[in-house]
Amino acid sequence: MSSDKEDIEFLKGCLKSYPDFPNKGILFQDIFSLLSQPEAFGKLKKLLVSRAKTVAPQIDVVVGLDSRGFLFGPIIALELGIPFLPVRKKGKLPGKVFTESYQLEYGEDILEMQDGVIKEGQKALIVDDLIATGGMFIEYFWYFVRYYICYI
Ligand SMILES: O=P(O)(O)OC[C@H]1O[C@H](OP(=O)(O)OP(=O)(O)O)[C@H](O)[C@@H]1O
Ligand SMILES: Nc1ncnc2[nH]cnc12
Repeated sequence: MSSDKEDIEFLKGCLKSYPDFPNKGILFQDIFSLLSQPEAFGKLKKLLVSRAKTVAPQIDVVVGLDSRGFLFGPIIALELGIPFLPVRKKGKLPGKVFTESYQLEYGEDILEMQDGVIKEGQKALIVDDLIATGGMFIEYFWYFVRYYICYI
């Protein structure tokens, strides 16, 4: 059986990079090249779930960021037996929502989360596929600190 370190190296090798996509100067890391290989996806799932389990006692919900966070967040939430909650791009969620604008590597956007889906004091594991500038993650980190005081 392979070690976690070996699996991580294997997974890195499955990621395909595309220079200058979608804009000049961006090195685009295509996670779908990894998901298209069942052996790689299986190893990734095992690693993500085992890491999430190490913090499981501290978290109440898994929050996934639109859209690639939706590929991994629900898998983790299901394995931990806790709710999965989406943060979506503007205009996609029904009902009352909280709104937060953010910068990313090649643009800016607005994210929303439904009001009341997280209770004050609950702790969230925030899941996405990758951090580039950190813009997406940082906005939501502060969002949680401000409104819910629930970060790990
Ligand atoms: O660290 P950052 O600079 O914030 O960049 C990373 C974010 O950008 C990508 O999402 P994108 O908004 O391109 O949308 P997608 O997941 O729908 O492709 C990626 O999935 C991360 O969420
Ligand atoms: N370099 C990058 N590769 C893939 N997705 C991204 N989203 C933002 N920056 C990215």
